Amino acid sequence: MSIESGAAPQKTSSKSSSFLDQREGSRSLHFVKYHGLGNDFILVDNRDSSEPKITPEQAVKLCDRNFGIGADGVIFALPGVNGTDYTMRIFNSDGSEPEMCGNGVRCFARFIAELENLHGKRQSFTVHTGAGLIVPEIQEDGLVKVDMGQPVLKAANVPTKLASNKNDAVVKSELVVDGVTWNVTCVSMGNPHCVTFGTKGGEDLQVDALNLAQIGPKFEHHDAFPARTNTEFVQVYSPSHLKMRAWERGSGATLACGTGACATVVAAVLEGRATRKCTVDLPGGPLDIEWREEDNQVYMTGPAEVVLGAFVFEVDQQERFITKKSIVPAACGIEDMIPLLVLLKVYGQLI
Ligand SMILES: N[C@@H](CCC[C@H](N)C(=O)O)C(=O)O
Repeated sequence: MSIESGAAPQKTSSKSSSFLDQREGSRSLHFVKYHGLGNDFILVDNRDSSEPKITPEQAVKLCDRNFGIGADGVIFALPGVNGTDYTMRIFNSDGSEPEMCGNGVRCFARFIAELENLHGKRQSFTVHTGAGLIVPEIQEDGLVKVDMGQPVLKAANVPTKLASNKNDAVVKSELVVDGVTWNVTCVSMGNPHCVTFGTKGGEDLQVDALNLAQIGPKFEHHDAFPARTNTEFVQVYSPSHLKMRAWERGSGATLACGTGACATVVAAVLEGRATRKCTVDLPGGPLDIEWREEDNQVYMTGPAEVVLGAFVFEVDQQERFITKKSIVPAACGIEDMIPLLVLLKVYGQLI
């Protein structure tokens, strides 16, 4: 199944019984784990097939932080379509498939640069996603700047059932969640976001004080959002400096959300709270976001790193995982570490 530009991709059906690569008589999955400000992903080299190598159900198991590898999602690097260099697809840790992932696409760019040995060569790619064309570029300083496309504000396309109140958009509208009235602005960056700076008539948000696990799911599953929603809770430090915590659709509270940071700046501009160029502080670190007036495009700049502590696993006779060896290259400094190819070698019982 391939995804069409602008359309929310559907869940992939379970086609093969195991995600394990059975070539050469062994059963293995090659992947690398990356993170963007602590928003972590298992990246799968899927360039030889337009079908993800693992199913959503298998992704749920791999993302489990106690019984699996642990991640906020699984990202697949697939062949490009319609003239693009690559296609990116992602499964959230609950197995649902979002249209886009901001931190994920920065990790994707670093992953592709390693796979294709592009050091010192062209490091900008066209990537087909469920949100349309996305263009990440690895800068000389190692940060990844991404052209995230244009925000979608039309209520029906976010999608939200809330009535539009500013042109076609929903800006600082009332949303009752669990008996409390919040002011929300709805923005799609390909995926849906509900951004709030606080409750009606309430104090400015102190985002550290929020119990995200308690309030987040109530926004995510609110009737106003037919495709569920990501929610960003935002505190304004200054017109160019915001602080945000996200409850993500399908992944819960994460340390960072790239599309959420973009939606936050768009909402802050629409509500007259911020300038078009902001730093957004997330629990995992800052992202620089610009919503350009000239072309209406949103640009996001931030890091993407390989997760340290990668291992080769095998399963012993009692079906227990044993660490075969660490493959952290001894000669490298942590900052210079090349991405690691992690070989997970297990029996089919895991998945
Ligand atoms: N963490 C991501 C967003 C991932 C998708 C999201 N959970 C959804 O379902 O829309 C980001 O950095 O943008």
